[in-house]
Amino acid sequence: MKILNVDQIRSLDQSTIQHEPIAPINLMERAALSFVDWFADRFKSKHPIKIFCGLGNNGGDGLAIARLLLERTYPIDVYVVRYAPRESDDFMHNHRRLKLVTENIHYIESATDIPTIRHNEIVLDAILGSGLSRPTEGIVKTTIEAINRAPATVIAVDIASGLYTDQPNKPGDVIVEPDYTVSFQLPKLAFVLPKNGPFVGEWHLLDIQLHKRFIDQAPTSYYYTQPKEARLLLHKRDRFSNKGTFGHALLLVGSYGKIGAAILAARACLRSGVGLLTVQVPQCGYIPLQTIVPEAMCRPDRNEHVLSGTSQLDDVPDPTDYSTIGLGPGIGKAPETLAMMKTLLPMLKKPIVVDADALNLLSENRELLVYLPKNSILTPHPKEFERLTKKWDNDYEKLDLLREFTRKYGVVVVLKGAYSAVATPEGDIHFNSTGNPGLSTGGTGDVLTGILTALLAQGYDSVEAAVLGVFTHGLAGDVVARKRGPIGMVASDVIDALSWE
Ligand SMILES: NC(=O)C1=CN([C@@H]2O[C@H](COP(=O)(O)OP(=O)(O)OC[C@H]3O[C@@H](n4cnc5c(N)ncnc54)[C@H](OP(=O)(O)O)[C@@H]3O)[C@@H](O)[C@H]2O)[C@@H](O)CC1
Ligand SMILES: [K+]
Repeated sequence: MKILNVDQIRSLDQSTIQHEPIAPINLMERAALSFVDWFADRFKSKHPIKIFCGLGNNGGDGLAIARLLLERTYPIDVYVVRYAPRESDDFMHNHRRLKLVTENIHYIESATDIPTIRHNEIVLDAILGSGLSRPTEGIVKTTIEAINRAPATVIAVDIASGLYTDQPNKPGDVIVEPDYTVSFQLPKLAFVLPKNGPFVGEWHLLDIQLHKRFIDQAPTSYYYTQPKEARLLLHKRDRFSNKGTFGHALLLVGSYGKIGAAILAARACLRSGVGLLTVQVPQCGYIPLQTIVPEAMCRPDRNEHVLSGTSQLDDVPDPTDYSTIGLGPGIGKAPETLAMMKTLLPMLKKPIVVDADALNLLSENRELLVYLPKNSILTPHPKEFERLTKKWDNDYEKLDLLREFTRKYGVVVVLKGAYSAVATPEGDIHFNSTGNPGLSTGGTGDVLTGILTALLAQGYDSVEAAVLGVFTHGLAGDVVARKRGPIGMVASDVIDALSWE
C-alpha cells in the first residue's frame, strides 16, 4: 500500500471529486459516515461525546460526524475553536446543517470557553487535519493542552491536531495525544515513525473509495506492507522440487556464551524453507548445535570460543559452495572474527545477510563496507544503524540517512523497530505492518537473520526477501502475543509460530 505526501493527498481528493464524479460535500459526508460506522462498532455505550472542530475541512468532518452521531442517538456537544475569521465552504455547509438539528454547538474563543472534560467522556479531535501549516498557538494550543490533560478517551479524526503528515514537528510543539487515530484510505508517513507514537495512538484506516487510478499512478518512495501484498511475494513450491531447489545456506554464528543465537538463527532458517543448512560455530557450539538442531550440518571452527573462519574440516568456507551466507548473530567482536570477515568479504559475489556484531565490526572498520556484495541485507536496530552512520535529530533525518546509506553501498537495510523499515538501494522504504512490543526480547533478531538467510538461499530477490521476511517474522510474533501476551513471549516461540501460507 502506498503512503502519499500531503500534496498528493490533496490532489487525490480533487481527482476523486473530478473523476467519480462526486461533490466535495458528499465526499466529506462519505468520510464522516465511514467514521461513524467505525465508531458505533467500537463504542456501543452512549457516553457523552465532545467534538472539537476547527474551521477547515477537518472541522467540517467533525461537524458532519456530529450530525450523524446524533442521528444514532449519541449524546454530543460540539465545540468550534474560533482561531481565525474564515471557515472553509464545506465547514460552513455542515455548520448550517448541524444548527438545524441541535443547539449543542458552542464556540471557543478564549480559555474560559473550554469545557471541563470528564473521564467517562469521549473526545473527537477535528480541530486541524492534513492542512496544518504551522505550529499550534493561541486558543488552538490552549484547547489541545486541555484535551491532553483530560482523562477521557481521545480519537483524532484523520490525524492528531498539530501533527504534520510528512514533515518533522519541532520539540515542544503542542499536539493532540489521542488514544486512536482514524484516518482515510491511505496511511500517513507520520503514523509509522517511532517518535510520533504518543501523537498517533492505535490507528485505523477507513476505505472511502478515493480515486484508485490516481493512487496506482502516484509516484512515491514510501510503502506500507499489507498482508495481501506480502502473500503475493511468497514463491509457490513445485511438486517436483527437491532440497537442492531451495538452496544451501551457510550461517556464521555464535561465540562462547552466545551459542543460543546460533541455534535460534539455525532453527529459524530451517523453518523458513532452506533446502540445506550448514552452520559454522566455534568448537564450544558443536555439541549443542548438533543435538538441538539435527537438521543442520555443522562446521566446527578451529577456534574453541570464537569464529576465526577456518574450520576443523577444511579452511575458510568457500562461498561458492553456498547459495548465501548469514553472518553475525552472537559472533562477538574478537580479533579472530574480524580477521575472518576481512578474508571472507572480498571473496563474496552473492548477496548475504549481515546482523548484530558483524554490523558493529563493520561500523568499526568502515573500509570493509565496500566489500558487501550488492543487494546484501543488513539488519541493524537503531543503535547499530547509528554506529554505521551518525546520530539523527528526528525520524525524517533518519529516513534520509537510510536512503543515503542504501544508495551508497547498494544494499538493503532492515531498520528494526515498530514498523520496521526496509530501505532499498533505489531509495524506496517499505514499512512493515506486523509485530508488537513482545518482539523486543533477546534472540528475535537472530530469528530474523535465519529467516532472511533462508529466503535468499531459495532465490528470493533481496528486497522481496526483506519485505516478506520481516512481515512473516512480525506475524509470527503477533500469533504468539495473542496466545501468551507480549510479556510472555520468547524468541523460540516466534520460530514455532512461523507460517508460510
Ligand atoms: N484529502 C482527502 O482525501 C480528504 C480530506 N478530508 C478532510 O479534510 C482535511 C483537510 O482539510 P483542510 O485542507 O481544510 O485542512 P485543515 O487541517 O482542516 O485546516 C486548514 C486550515 O487551518 C489553517 N491552519 C493550518 N495550520 C494552522 C495552525 N497551526 N493554527 C491555526 N490554523 C491553522 C489553514 O490556514 P492556512 O495554512 O491556509 O493559512 C487552513 O485555513 C483532512 O484532514 C480530512 O479531515 C475528508 O473530508 C475527505 C477526504
Ligand atoms: K484532527
